Amino acid sequence: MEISVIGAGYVGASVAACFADLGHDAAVVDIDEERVAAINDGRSPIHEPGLDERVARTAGDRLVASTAYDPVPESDLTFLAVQTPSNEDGSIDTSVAEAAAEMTGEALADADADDHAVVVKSTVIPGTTADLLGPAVADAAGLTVGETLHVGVNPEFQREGTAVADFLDPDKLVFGHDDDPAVADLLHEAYEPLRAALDHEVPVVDTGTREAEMIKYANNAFLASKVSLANELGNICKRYGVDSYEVTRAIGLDDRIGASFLRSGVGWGGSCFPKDADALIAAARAADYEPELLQAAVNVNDRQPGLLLDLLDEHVDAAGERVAVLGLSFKPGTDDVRNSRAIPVIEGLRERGATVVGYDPVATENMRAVFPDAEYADSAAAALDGARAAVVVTDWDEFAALDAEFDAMAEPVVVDGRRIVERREGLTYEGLTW
Ligand SMILES: NC(=O)C1=CN([C@@H]2O[C@H](COP(=O)(O)OP(=O)(O)OC[C@H]3O[C@@H](n4cnc5c(N)ncnc54)[C@H](O)[C@@H]3O)[C@@H](O)[C@H]2O)C=CC1
Ligand SMILES: O=C(O)[C@H]1O[C@H](OP(=O)(O)OP(=O)(O)OC[C@H]2O[C@@H](n3ccc(=O)[nH]c3=O)[C@H](O)[C@@H]2O)[C@H](O)[C@@H](O)[C@@H]1O
Repeated sequence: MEISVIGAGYVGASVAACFADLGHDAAVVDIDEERVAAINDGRSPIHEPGLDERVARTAGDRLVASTAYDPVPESDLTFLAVQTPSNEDGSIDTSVAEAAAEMTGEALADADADDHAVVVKSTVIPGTTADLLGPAVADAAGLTVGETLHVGVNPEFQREGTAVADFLDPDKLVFGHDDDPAVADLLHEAYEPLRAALDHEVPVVDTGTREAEMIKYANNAFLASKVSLANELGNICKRYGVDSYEVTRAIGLDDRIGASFLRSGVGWGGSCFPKDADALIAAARAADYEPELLQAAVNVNDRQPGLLLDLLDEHVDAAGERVAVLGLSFKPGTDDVRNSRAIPVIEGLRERGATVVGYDPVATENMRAVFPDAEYADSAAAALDGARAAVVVTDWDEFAALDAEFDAMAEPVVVDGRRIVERREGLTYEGLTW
């Protein structure tokens, strides 16, 4: 089928390239000319394992990119995958999504389209699709929701660093529509080749648009809260000399808990956990409900970088000293530094008067945009050379192999925020939550 995707970012580029690789014709529309040019040159506009090869394989054939919306009326189904950032107060800023919806509707009007389907993939607060985005498309297109404009919600659950793998082998598919079977049919058609390629069934949750929107927030809120509880338990364990990783390994054996998302440390970052937690909290308050537990999960998370630096302070007066920051991305496998825990850690080190030298396998250039006057090394060894201390903020596998590199430090003080450094002997080593 002909699919159009509005937004060629972490979600839109992955979704469009995967749909094309599965045999659909996918057109991705973005106002960012560089992202469009990259895709048409056969290059992924973002760093995601497996994406470059899929873009290279399909670009110019099943995958095309453009800044113009012309492909929209030509397609059977349009996904909206633009960003939904936070307002100052943490509430969702839907202005970008609204603009994309209007531009989608205008493209449909320009082509005199008499029928179309638009599915929201962006993460939006319950009611946004039915009350705001669907009507915005319909008004601009001169179509009628539920009759000539079929509106749905299909949230994305991919993680950065494993976006392609997650998209191609999801644990569920969520199709939200409000008594409009045409949307469900089109979504089932879109995902049919994906499901056919798997040797196991993927459960499909056919539900309302509001439920689908909330499923996305609930998924992220639960995962973020689970990590915050692991961090809270880890902070207590640290004060009782208990290895929290032994504790979480054991409780993870309870199938009501599960082993994942129990790795305590310097906390969660990224483009979505912080944004989505804040948006859900703001939405709850807007509905006169105080989300105590969600706010506590955010508070615990916000405290972890400071606790990491408090541990450093116990061993080193960082003022005037060179401190290595190992890991700049918000998680391994990605170059994304949005809300990376390295940002408050670097800020805290600079407040202490330290000279920061950062290293990351792929995210350095993105962090240089945040801290242009910080020093960056092109290897962990170079960052550690002569450093008075090192703080580990991202659990890149390569940090587990570091050993002799620590010998070049002015003083071997290592504060590990991610339980990744293997070597302990000869180091003054502190684990944040173990
Ligand atoms: N980043 C992730 O791993 C995931 C993100 N999401 C959600 O998906 C949505 C998109 O997130 P990302 O892909 O990370 O955002 P992004 O910022 O990486 O990409 C959004 C893209 O949309 C483009 N855009 C903005 N307005 C446009 C318009 N009017 N017409 C055409 N293109 C336009 C931007 O130029 C940008 O390239 C957000 O709601 C996010 O919460 C959901 C699951 C995973
Ligand atoms: O909506 C989104 O954008 C996505 O947000 C998260 O994916 P992502 O943020 O890419 O990465 P995660 O692997 O979830 O990690 C999020 C943060 O939690 C931290 N984390 C994760 C797991 C853990 O055990 N401990 C922990 O501190 C990571 O370091 C990272 O900073 C969700 O896992 C995805 O399902 C969702 O689609």
